[in-house]
Amino acid sequence: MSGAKAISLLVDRWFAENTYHASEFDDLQRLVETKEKQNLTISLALPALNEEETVGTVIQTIKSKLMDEFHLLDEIVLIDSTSSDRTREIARQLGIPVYIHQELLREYGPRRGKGEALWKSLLVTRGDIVVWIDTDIVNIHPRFVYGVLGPLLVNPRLQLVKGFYQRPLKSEDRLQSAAGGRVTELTARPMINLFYPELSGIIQPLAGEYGGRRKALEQISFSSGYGVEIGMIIEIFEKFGLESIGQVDLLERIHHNQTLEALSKMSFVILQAIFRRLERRYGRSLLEDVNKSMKLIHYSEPNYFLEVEELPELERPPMVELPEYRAAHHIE
Ligand SMILES: O=c1ccn([C@@H]2O[C@H](COP(=O)(O)OP(=O)(O)O)[C@@H](O)[C@H]2O)c(=O)[nH]1
Ligand SMILES: O=C(O)[C@@H](COP(=O)(O)O)O[C@H]1O[C@H](CO)[C@@H](O)[C@H](O)[C@H]1O
Repeated sequence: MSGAKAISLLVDRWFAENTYHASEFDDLQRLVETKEKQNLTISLALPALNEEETVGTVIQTIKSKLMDEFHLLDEIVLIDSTSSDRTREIARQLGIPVYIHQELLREYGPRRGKGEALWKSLLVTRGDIVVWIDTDIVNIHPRFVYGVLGPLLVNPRLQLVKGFYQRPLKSEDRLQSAAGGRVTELTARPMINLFYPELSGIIQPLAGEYGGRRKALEQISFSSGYGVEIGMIIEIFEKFGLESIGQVDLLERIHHNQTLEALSKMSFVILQAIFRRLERRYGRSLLEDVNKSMKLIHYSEPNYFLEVEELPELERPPMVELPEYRAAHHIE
């Protein structure tokens, strides 16, 4: 059998055995009992940058069901990226601890980006399992959290569980079904199929709704921007194997769609995050001398004009290597 055929069969088997559905875990009392039997604690960290429109409903929906009514979550924290709107105020009013990631671990230098928020959320949370969900979800429902937790609670082999869903795209005021996930389909999945075909069964590699075991998450490096998701699945795969990754159907997710230009920039940094991991695999530099700025092309009738933006995708070391983290988490 050819190598490609063997990988294809491996992926088919992985897909059949490691794909779950949120409805398998909607008996919340049973899920709490499964958690308690294993003596596990669970943290939910919410990354946010200017999400005043949605963050309140996200917190209320999840907190009332999964913390107040059922004791599934031990803590919920908001990790803010220096929002300039009312995001932090709303979270505080709802009784959620709020951190600004640029103010944490200042000695390492503040950076921008979602990956920074997730990396630093490991420092300030305590749970054995850490779950992240985006705070721009418009159709929020507790399944976005319990769906991700379910497989981790029933299957000790899993280190990381990614959500997946149908993704409509909103244009003007119309929802176009299954047209969303533009970076996923045009950058992430083609690159995965090229370089990491073992991961090609992951339906939404960039999904912002996922969770993992702290013991695994603290051992991997984190890309600082939107490369964080792709970098994480590659590193978990390389460190713990394909069998350590699961995925769960969360039905449909509607979020605020960014502009094509913003997604072009997202693709640019995601590609860097992938090349960074390929550098390690092949043991040679691929990124050192290449251009990490992007020419953005604008049109203002009747003229085109160019703007340049520096977009290097930086990386942080595994959290467990930081003395501050080891001290805060009592690691010898
Ligand atoms: O520097 C950043 C950029 C984004 N986000 C959050 O990351 C999630 C996903 O990002 P975004 O909404 O920009 O991407 P989209 O979902 O629109 O593609 C959202 O909860 C953002 O508030 C963040 O915490 N810090
Ligand atoms: O997958 C994608 O192409 C982008 C953009 O999605 P859309 O084309 O706006 O549906 O969404 C990814 O990035 C977002 C920001 O981190 C996440 O919120 C999405 O879950 C992720 O899929």
